[in-house]
Amino acid sequence: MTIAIEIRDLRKTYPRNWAAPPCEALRGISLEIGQGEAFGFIGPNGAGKSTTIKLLTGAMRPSGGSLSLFGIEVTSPDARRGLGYVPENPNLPDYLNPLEILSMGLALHGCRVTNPKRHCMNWLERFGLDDVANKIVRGFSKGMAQRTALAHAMAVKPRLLILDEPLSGLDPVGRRDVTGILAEYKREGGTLFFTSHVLYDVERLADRFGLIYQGELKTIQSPNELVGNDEMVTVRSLGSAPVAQMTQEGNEQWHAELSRSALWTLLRDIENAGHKLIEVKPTLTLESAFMHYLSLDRDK
Ligand SMILES: Nc1ncnc2c1ncn2[C@@H]1O[C@H](COP(=O)(O)OP(=O)(O)OP(=O)(O)O)[C@@H](O)[C@H]1O
Repeated sequence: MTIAIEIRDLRKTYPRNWAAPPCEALRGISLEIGQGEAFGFIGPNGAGKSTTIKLLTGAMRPSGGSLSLFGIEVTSPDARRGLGYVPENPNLPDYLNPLEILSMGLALHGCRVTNPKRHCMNWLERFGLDDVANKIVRGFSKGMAQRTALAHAMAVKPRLLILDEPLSGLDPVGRRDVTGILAEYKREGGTLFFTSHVLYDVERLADRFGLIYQGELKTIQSPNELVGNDEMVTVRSLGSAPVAQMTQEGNEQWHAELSRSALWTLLRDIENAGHKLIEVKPTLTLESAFMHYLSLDRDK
């Protein structure tokens, strides 16, 4: 198997003011991610997720350890060839429009396509940006900027996608659309590394999740291993009549999160209301998986 990302004993220390000790953001992380794998890097605020991504993309130098992409040290520009990267708050050149931004990406990555304008427009359409393709991005909402940055990353036909909180700032429809595009990218053999606070939308995207806490990689688990520990379930149904405990998601779509013990009552209410049941599945939340893991860790 080709190794897409290799991280060895990665350390990063940020200096603080003279009175405070330096901040140890990463305390020796080691990790290997294979080509074609989707890896979710999850953890609470300040755990070290963004720091890891900045080091992986060569935006910052580590204090210790090593990182390589497809066998090449990230310090070499060759390592970043074919890398699609979207930071948490993309800083787009706000005097350009989305079409220009995507075209510039193609040129910078040396990405050859038969009809560059058509190619870029296709990606803008997929991200719901075709109407604003020629509008400068100054004044775009956070969600629109995020979608532009994602379209830019996808348009260069990346062999590796590194995304910092890819769904933050998106509305529910945007999250669903982007999750679908990323799932397709993965199905077609792309390699994906993303961070997230919230697993709800991305739980099915990752083959493995790494839990990072206070700069240490605490565990790596598959979604099934994480879900197996969860006591909450998510229910979705389709219907017109309201059902107690359920909230409306879209046109006639309903959704509830509840404990397993309350599930049967809700299923009866759904049946009585004449709804069609779409889905019942364990709810995977970062909090529950994370708290469960930490409680096991403390008991060792
Ligand atoms: N430029 C910096 N200077 C000093 N300390 C920093 C800097 N960037 C991050 N840190 C510190 O490093 C630690 C890890 O931060 P990082 O942003 O990597 O966490 P994160 O997991 O991405 O958090 P979030 O989910 O809030 O984005 C935190 O304690 C943070 O305060």
